[in-house]
Amino acid sequence: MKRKNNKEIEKENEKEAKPSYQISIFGASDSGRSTFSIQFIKQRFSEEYDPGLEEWYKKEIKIDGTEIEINFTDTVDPEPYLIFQVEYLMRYTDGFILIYSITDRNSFLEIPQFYNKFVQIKDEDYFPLFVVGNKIDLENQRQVTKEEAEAFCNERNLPFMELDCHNYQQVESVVIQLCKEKWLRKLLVPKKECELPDEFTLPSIDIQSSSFQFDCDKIFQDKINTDVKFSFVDNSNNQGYSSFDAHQAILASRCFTFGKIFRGLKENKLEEVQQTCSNAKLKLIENKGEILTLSTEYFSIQSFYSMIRFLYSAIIDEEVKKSVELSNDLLSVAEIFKIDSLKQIMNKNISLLKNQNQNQNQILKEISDLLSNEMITISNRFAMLLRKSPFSDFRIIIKEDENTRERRFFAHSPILSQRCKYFQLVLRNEMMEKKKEEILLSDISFDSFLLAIEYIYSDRFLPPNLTSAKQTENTKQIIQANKIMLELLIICDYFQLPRLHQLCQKDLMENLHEDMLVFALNVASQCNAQILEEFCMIQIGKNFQKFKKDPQFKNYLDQEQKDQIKKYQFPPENYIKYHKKFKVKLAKIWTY
Ligand SMILES: Nc1nc2c(ncn2[C@@H]2O[C@H](COP(=O)(O)OP(=O)(O)OP(=O)(O)O)[C@@H](O)[C@H]2O)c(=O)[nH]1
Repeated sequence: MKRKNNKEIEKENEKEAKPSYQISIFGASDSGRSTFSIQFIKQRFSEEYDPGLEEWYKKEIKIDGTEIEINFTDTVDPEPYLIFQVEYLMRYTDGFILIYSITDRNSFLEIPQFYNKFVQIKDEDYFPLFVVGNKIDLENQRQVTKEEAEAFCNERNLPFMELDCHNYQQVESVVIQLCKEKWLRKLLVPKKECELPDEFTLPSIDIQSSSFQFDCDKIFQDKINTDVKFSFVDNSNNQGYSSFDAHQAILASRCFTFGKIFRGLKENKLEEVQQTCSNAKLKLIENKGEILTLSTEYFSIQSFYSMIRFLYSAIIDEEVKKSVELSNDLLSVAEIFKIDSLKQIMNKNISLLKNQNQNQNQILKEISDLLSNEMITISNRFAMLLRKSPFSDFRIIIKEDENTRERRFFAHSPILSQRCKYFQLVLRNEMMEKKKEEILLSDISFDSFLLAIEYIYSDRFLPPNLTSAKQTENTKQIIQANKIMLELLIICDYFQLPRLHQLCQKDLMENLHEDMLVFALNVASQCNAQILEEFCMIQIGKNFQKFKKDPQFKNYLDQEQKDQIKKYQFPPENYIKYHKKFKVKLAKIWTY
């Protein structure tokens, strides 16, 4: 009979969906291999001697209600050919039976030799193998104890049974156990081409570093829409006055003295203003139109400039850092304007430069901490400008929809145009030319816009805190927060706020509810949020079977997106198909 190779056998299986197993029996001569095979195949005990190198038997049996074809090979062992034969058989054998006779000690001693040869040859970690101790009906001739055979098998984790080949049930039970083991093994270890690949790694975002301090300094340096001028007598060349410009809103928010002067002028409290100016060694020169001019002969332009720069951005000029004289000048300006943080920093800088303190590193650290704290103060003060500011130069009006009332923010063109590209363009084109005092933004969520404008002003990003909502599984609250963040993402894209765009994607990736994945994917794809888009696709892909039936999936996404998601399907489609095929087979064979 022509032997089928493994592939042919598998092909047949697939066609007929009838599993087929190849079992080979090995053992010493006279141990009962042929008798076992014949008993199993023909269900009878054969006393006849059946010569030959090997015999091929075929039989169909029912295991748990399913027909299985068993191909049985009984080997004969002319020693020189054994290795060749074993190697050959191993390639297409699903399970091995190793048989010895309990009445023949030598046949038992051959079992470890067979086993070791298998171990040498096999290229898999595991192969099903069953050890059988035959002829227990000849108990009075026993040469091998059950205990020593069991010890051998237990040590190697091999199934073992003593039997009598007269007993068909016992013979069949060995074959069935071997089949079951092999079958389960097949399911657990898919073929190489169907091995489960690594899961897709969720993307992460590197948030670009903040430019807030740089932006604050730039607002001062660029001097856009300034409304206060400081003039100084230029002693160096006697050519009259030098001057620089600044913004009342920022200075009033950062320094009490300036606030008192600017507010006093707005409220026409001239006496109070004169008094405050004289305390601060300033002279009110002009308050015409939109520009207020203050002058001083008391301070050097450099020290005064350094103080104003510090108020904008917590930056200390390099020249001041290196000079005791300039630090002393700046210290006296800071004293007059009662700017405590600057006073402390200058005192520390002077002691550093004079080498008065041994612990230089400690002082440097203290200065750096004071400067960091000052940035937090600037951030807080700028955020407050939005709420109430007599020096704002226009208003932003938000109207969510027809049914909601308008909400207003006090806005400041120098801050907005430095911090946000959209406002830079709009303010340059519309505000400057048409002198508008309001910008109306309709169809925009107030909560989302609030997050955006606070970020623009203060660099703060305070998304809804979902810690307790997640703990209590408050889906409604999570989804509501997700919606706010998705609208913010749209705002970031539209208003060109790249860093906030990143922060927003990061927050969404940490907090997105499963029910929002499809919607979020759609939003992400429309507002250039590639990382969030990939994140959503991977998450949907992980649960693809569920999502593909979801109406949101069907309606919100276009074919291109659906195809894209399929690429992220996990486990991948070919793997699922492979396993489905085996599941069908399994269902036919066993009902667990
Ligand atoms: N009492 C008893 N005799 C058995 C049993 N199994 C096999 N025999 C006998 O043992 C002898 C050897 O059995 P075989 O099946 O021919 O052994 P084999 O391993 O194929 O050995 P070779 O024929 O030499 O290849 C035969 O006389 C069988 O009838 C058994 O369970 N009980």
